[in-house]
Amino acid sequence: MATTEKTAVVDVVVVGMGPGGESVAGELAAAGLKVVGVESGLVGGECPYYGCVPSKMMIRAGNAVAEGLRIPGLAGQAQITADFSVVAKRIRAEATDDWDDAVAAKRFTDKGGHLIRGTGRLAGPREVTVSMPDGGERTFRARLAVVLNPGTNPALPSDPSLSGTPFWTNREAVQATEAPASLVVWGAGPIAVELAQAFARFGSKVTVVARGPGLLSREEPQAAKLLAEVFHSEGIKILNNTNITAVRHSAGGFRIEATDSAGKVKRLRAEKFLVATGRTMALAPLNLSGAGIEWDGKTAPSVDPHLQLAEGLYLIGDAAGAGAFTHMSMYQGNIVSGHILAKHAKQADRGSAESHAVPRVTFTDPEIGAVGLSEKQAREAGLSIRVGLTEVSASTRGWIHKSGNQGFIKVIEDTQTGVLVGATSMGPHGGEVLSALVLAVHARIPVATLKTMIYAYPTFHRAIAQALADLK
Ligand SMILES: Cc1cc2nc3c(=O)[nH]c(=O)nc-3n(C[C@H](O)[C@H](O)[C@H](O)COP(=O)(O)OP(=O)(O)OC[C@H]3O[C@@H](n4cnc5c(N)ncnc54)[C@H](O)[C@@H]3O)c2cc1C
Ligand SMILES: NC(=O)c1ccc[n+]([C@@H]2O[C@H](COP(=O)([O-])OP(=O)(O)OC[C@H]3O[C@@H](n4cnc5c(N)ncnc54)[C@H](O)[C@@H]3O)[C@@H](O)[C@H]2O)c1
Repeated sequence: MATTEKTAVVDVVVVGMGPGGESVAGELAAAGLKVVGVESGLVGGECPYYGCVPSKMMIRAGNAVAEGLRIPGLAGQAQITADFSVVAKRIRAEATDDWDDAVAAKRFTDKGGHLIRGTGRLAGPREVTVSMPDGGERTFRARLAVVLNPGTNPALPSDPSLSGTPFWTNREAVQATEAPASLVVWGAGPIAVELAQAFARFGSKVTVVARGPGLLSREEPQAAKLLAEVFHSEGIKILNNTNITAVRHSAGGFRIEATDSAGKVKRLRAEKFLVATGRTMALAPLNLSGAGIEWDGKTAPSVDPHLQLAEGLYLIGDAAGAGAFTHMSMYQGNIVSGHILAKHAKQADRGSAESHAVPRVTFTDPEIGAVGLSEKQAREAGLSIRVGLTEVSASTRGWIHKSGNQGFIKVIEDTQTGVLVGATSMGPHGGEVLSALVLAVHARIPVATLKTMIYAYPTFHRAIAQALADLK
């Protein structure tokens, strides 16, 4: 029977239990507030079940295969029989509990939180109505705050029609039990390149179809060019300036028509077809207008430095538009918890959201770590800049590393302030090397000070000193 009850009054309602929402809801419940967490899917959100964690398990496994193939020339001979079923099992057993969130749900309820399964929508700035799976509805009025953390869903191009075909998004790709013999990947963003390389390392014949002139359009052009070279060397085909114009599926698999900007048509066949053409913010079902918030239906609605859409109504995570990364969702969640506890429990505020040093790592091999502005963004922002670049392979550690040593470090200095405003670290462990650069950009450490630092020999991060010496 459908459950419909009169309005319940609580302290805080969190709608969407992604990484940030789960952490806000858990912290506030543990602090003794009466917190309702509303979740329509899995507690924890995209990252642990369909995103970061399973994809990085696939990448870790694929990288182990690639490292094994680098043994000749370094350490003798190796025979490798890559078997995707090992990582597929690991994703089920260790990462996702076979896509069951019982452990995550218990983690929240053990802190005293109340979990309501269903889809939430705003009935007012502090009122949330939940449509429950049994068809019933419940409404909660929050005395202190409502926190929205709805995340995103895969964006599917409407043309050509994909309907009736068993295409993959990231959600199906991470549930694969074997690597397909052949795979067409539509899109050239982080999801596309990470999964393309992971499957290729398990023997899939992969073709990446990029709408633009290359891979990873948001990264430095040097990163996109080098990754394309690595993909070519690993047998991954890339079709640039190309769109997909027809998709058919039959017992023989996918038949895909790809048309380049000159109108030349290529016919591709593939066992599987992964659509990775971006994300749409899951804001529509939230009925923002129910709380008097205007939304254009496309871009992230604006929030104040404490992530508030209106007094006591917060928006965090991918849908807040400051970077679609788990660390951003959690960073914002921490600011929101701090703000709520400062206002209502006399705790110290944790400051407001800063956006000048947002880091990101694309976990291809070589890894691409980046922070702050790219050279293009800095020039477009009208900054007067100097740029320094050094090749990882030319550093002592890169030379010692030999196979798999491709990469570079690029730094961008604002000459007015003498601090770095952006940097990229591509190479072996590029995401780890990035940490020093994130600190420099975040803390606005003068380049003159960075140049006096002692960089351990022979590390990959020592190449940062070379990049700084190259600033011109
Ligand atoms: C393949 C892939 C790989 C990725 N790899 C990385 C990575 O390596 N590093 C990284 O930092 N980021 C990565 N990301 C991005 C990362 O997954 C997201 O940034 C992260 O999940 C944070 O999203 P979020 O907090 O906005 O919410 P989400 O994780 O999207 O969770 C939102 C939750 O809200 C629920 N929900 C939505 N609307 C409602 C509603 N109205 N009522 C109730 N519940 C609702 C959803 O069911 C969902 O559980 C990856 C993403 C993908 C797809
Ligand atoms: N390692 C990481 O941190 C990581 C990994 C994966 C995803 N993510 C996050 O998830 C977000 C989404 O990733 P993504 O790869 O889907 O998005 P994206 O927006 O970065 O890339 C989308 C790609 O699809 C193409 N595209 C978009 N619309 C198209 C259309 N109509 N026709 C043809 N091509 C089209 C774009 O040109 C682009 O190459 C990322 O921006 C990132 O924030 C992070």
